[in-house]
Amino acid sequence: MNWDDTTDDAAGAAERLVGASADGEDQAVEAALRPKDLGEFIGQEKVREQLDLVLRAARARGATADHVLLSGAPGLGKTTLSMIIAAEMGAPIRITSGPAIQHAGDLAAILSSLQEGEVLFLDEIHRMSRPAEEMLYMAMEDFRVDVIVGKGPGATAIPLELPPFTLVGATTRAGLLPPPLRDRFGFTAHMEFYEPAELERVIHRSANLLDVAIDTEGAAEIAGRSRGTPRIANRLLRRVRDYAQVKADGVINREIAGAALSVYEVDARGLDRLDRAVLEALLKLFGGGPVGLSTLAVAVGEERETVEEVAEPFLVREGLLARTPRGRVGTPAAWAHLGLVPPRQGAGTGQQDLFGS
Ligand SMILES: Nc1ncnc2c1ncn2[C@@H]1O[C@H](COP(=O)(O)OP(=O)(O)OP(=O)(O)O)[C@@H](O)[C@H]1O
Ligand SMILES: [Mg+2]
Repeated sequence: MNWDDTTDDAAGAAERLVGASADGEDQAVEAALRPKDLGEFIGQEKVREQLDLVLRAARARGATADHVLLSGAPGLGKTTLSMIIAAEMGAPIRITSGPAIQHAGDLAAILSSLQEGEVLFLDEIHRMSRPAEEMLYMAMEDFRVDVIVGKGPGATAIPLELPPFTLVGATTRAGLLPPPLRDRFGFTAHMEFYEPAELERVIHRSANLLDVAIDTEGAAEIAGRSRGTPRIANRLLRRVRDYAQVKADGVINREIAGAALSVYEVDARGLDRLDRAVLEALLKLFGGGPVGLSTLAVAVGEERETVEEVAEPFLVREGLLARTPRGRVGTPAAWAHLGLVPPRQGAGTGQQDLFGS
């Protein structure tokens, strides 16, 4: 991986071994690794329990399930859950995405061809066009759309009845959804990052499906580096499997997993080279900050956006870096993670103001 090629943040994020978005290889294997029903879906206890109730109740009434909004970071299982919802309801699923719907007419065509009870999965629902969004309001609430025929003064709206369907919307940015859209979902599931123990279960399950031998400690080692994200866990598992096949007898244990992931420069906490470069610059060159984002970006030879959007969110989430009004600051945990000793207090770094004694 060459970081010089990844100045575009989206591309950079997609190509990273610890990036949360799906790359080509992920897409190819994910279908095989997706849990098929709620019982197989690991973790997210609250969401599972609530969704189970919603679906059971709808089934008992012989009705179509209420519209469901799935919100959460990439790779946490939104697409997987949408397919599970359809499977649990015994309904077919139609898959599309916000960016694929350019015009309201595109949406009208999809809606009018739905069967009764069908699940319509609308991925990246926050990226839908305005007119399509407004058409969706009416479709969700009244199962009706107005199809506009003709142009100008002669244009007429022809109302079209739709069969009841379940809309499953997915978004990584729930905050960007207009309230009228959010309010039309009967149930919103907020997906959280996974605990290491849950990721271990994901890894054991995937290893089983991929016919890979792995022991408990090997799975724990990979889980700890997976950034709370099943997609990353599955991807790291595949890389470790390669290593185990080439360098060992194919069985993954703690030692093999650790060695493999250090070849790929994914450290014990799941930081990759870029993450560590940012932290190292912050601590070693700027004494832990505060330092401005642009200065930090120049110091690591990256674009501002790459540092801000690709590296920082995870560092902030891990409590290694703080964004303050005066700039970026390395936390005590960051010093500890890199095995460095923070400068003495009062050395002019301003850290004592932020972290107290
Ligand atoms: N709870 C889970 N149990 C087991 N595997 C899971 C779970 N959640 C996700 N996965 C696995 O992680 C991978 C990514 O999941 P999925 O595609 O559903 O994520 P997503 O939230 O839709 O991501 P994106 O925002 O990029 O669309 C899939 O291969 C899936 O098998
Ligand atoms: Mg998805």
